[in-house]
Amino acid sequence: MLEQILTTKRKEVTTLTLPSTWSEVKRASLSAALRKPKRSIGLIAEVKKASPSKGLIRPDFHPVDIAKAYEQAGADAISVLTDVKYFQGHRQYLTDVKQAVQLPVLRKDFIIDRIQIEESVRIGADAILLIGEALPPKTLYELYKEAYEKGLECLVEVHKRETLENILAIFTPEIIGVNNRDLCTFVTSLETTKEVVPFVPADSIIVSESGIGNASDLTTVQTYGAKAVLVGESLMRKEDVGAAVHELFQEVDGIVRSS
Ligand SMILES: O=C(O)c1ccccc1NCC(=O)[C@H](O)[C@H](O)COP(=O)(O)O
Repeated sequence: MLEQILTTKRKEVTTLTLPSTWSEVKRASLSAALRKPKRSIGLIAEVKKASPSKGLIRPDFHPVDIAKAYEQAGADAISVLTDVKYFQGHRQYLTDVKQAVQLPVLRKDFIIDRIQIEESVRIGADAILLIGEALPPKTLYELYKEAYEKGLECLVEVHKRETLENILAIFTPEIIGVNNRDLCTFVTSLETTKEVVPFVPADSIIVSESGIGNASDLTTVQTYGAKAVLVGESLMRKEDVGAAVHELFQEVDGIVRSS
C-alpha cells in the first residue's frame, strides 16, 4: 500500500498548485509542546476521517469541532490528515483547524517533494511528517533541512530499526516517531515501539504512533519509553472525542496542567 500511495503522490506533485501565502499565521512549536506535555505523556490527537487500512472511520466528520474538542480535553498538538485519495482528508481542513486552535498543527501526509513543504507553509502547518520508509535517508535529510529553513518542524517516522539507523548515520531528528503500523502490510503491534525505542538518541523526543486503542495501550508504550503518542482511530470512533481523550488517559494521570 505504501508504494501505491507514493506512486499517487509522485503524480500529484506534478500538478500541485500552491495556495497564496497566508501572512498572519502564528507558528506554534511541536517540539516545545511535546517536551512539556500537559500530562505525564504527550498527546498528538489526530483528525482522521478514513484510512486505507480501516476505510471510513468517522462519517459525521467536522474537523474544526474535533480539533477544538481535542484542545479543550488537553491534547498537546493536533495532527490533520490532508491526503485526499486515501484518507478523505484535505489541505483546507488543516488551514481551518490552524485558525481555530492555539496548539501546534502537524500536517499528516506523504511528503516527497520540496513543493509540498512550501504548500505546508502556506496552508498554515507548524510541522510536517517525513516517513523513513518512504524516502532515501539523504532525500529525507534534504527535505528536513528545507522544512526547518522555512520555519516548519518535522516528525520523522520510522517503522524499522534499520530505517532509523540509516537516518541516524546522516543526522539526528529532533522528533522521532515509531510507527507501530507496517505501512505495507498494515500489521500493527505496540511491540514495534519496544523494539525501536532503545536505538533512539536520548535527546530526541520519542512519539509512539498508531494502534493505541485504550488506556492500557498508552501505559504500555509509556513503559517502553515513549514520551508522546499519536492517536487517531480510537479517538475518532467515539462520538465525544473530548471524553475519549480523558478516558484514554485515565490510567496514566487525570491531572491536566493548564499552560
Ligand atoms: O492508518 C492507515 O491505515 C495508514 C495506511 C497507510 C499509511 C499510513 C496510515 N496511517 C497514518 C498514520 O500513521 C496514522 O494515521 C496515525 O499514526 C494514527 O494511527 P491510529 O491511531 O491507528 O489511527
